[in-house]
Amino acid sequence: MNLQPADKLWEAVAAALKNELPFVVFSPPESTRVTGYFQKDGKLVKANDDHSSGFLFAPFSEDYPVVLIPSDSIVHAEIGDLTPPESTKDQVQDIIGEDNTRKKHITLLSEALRSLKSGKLDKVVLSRKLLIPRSERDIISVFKGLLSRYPTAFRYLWHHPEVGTWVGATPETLVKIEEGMLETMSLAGTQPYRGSMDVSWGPKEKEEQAMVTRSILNRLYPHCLHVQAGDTRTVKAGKLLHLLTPVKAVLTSQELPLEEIVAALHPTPAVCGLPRKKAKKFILEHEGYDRKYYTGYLGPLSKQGSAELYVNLRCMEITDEAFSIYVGGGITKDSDPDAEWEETVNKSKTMLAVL
Ligand SMILES: C=C(O[C@@H]1C=C(C(=O)O)C=C[C@H]1O)C(=O)O
Repeated sequence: MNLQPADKLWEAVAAALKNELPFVVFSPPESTRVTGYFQKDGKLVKANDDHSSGFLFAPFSEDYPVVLIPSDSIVHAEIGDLTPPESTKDQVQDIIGEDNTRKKHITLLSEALRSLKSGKLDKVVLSRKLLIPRSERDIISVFKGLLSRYPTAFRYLWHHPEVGTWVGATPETLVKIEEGMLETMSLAGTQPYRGSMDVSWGPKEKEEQAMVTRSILNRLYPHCLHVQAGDTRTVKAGKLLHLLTPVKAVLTSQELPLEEIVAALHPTPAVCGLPRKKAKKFILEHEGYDRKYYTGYLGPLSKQGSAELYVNLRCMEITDEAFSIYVGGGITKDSDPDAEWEETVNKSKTMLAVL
């Protein structure tokens, strides 16, 4: 691997943004390296358009294309230590607490609780979008903020002139496949990090996360052998804690198309709900806004059939006018709407911290 100086990478990103060319730069969890894939033209390449390698970017629902950024030119750079940029978080506190947004979300949660209590749904993940007026903060420094603040997340900056610009620092793996081996995770349950990882979890969080684990295992059985869930543990993502159960399996065939595995898993009950179809219908009919690529998935694919895909969470879309931060949480019949609202406020701080 030919490592370039970090400045070369940032120059390439600035040039691609200026020339309206598609690109993605990303850094896997715990890595101090950033890889950039730069497309030579501005075409919209859809997944399966003759490309078996590149970077996949897929939406939550089917209304948007699954885009592939081919790796026409690749830049790897060592980033090393980055000083977190100053945060202007306090200035946007008012926007988060805005009363009608809160009311609207609480009404949505109460509606969902009726369906959950009547037994029509077991779990549904409901989300919302915060619009923050675009500040002077430029896109590259937003991404640098994510790199330095969230070293354990998969951090990315993605741009396609026909689709948009997204950044994120996601803690959640959708699926990793290498040489016939598969890894995924069940990640759910949230509480703020208050200085200790030694915390207790209530029955609502434990059951909500166990539902996700059971569903993932059931969805893998038809395609895999030796499906195994590891021990459930508490993990830290920014200023939040989650429950995580690692899952491993062996694919029944190395020839198994990636689309089949992805279709089995996406959208997981960590971002959609259970039963899947009913929860998705509830989301599309009631959420009242468009998730676009939030809770979709993204990541690099290689010609050798390996893939490293993450769920698009703790992310935002950047337009000329605004930063749109997307946040959500899992609701079960035992949810308390006020606590669920607070959870989305806490989740929004991951992105607010870099603005
Ligand atoms: C939906 C989000 O996060 C997901 C929902 C969680 C929950 O309900 O506790 C926890 C982690 C993620 O799987 C989000 O960050 O927007």
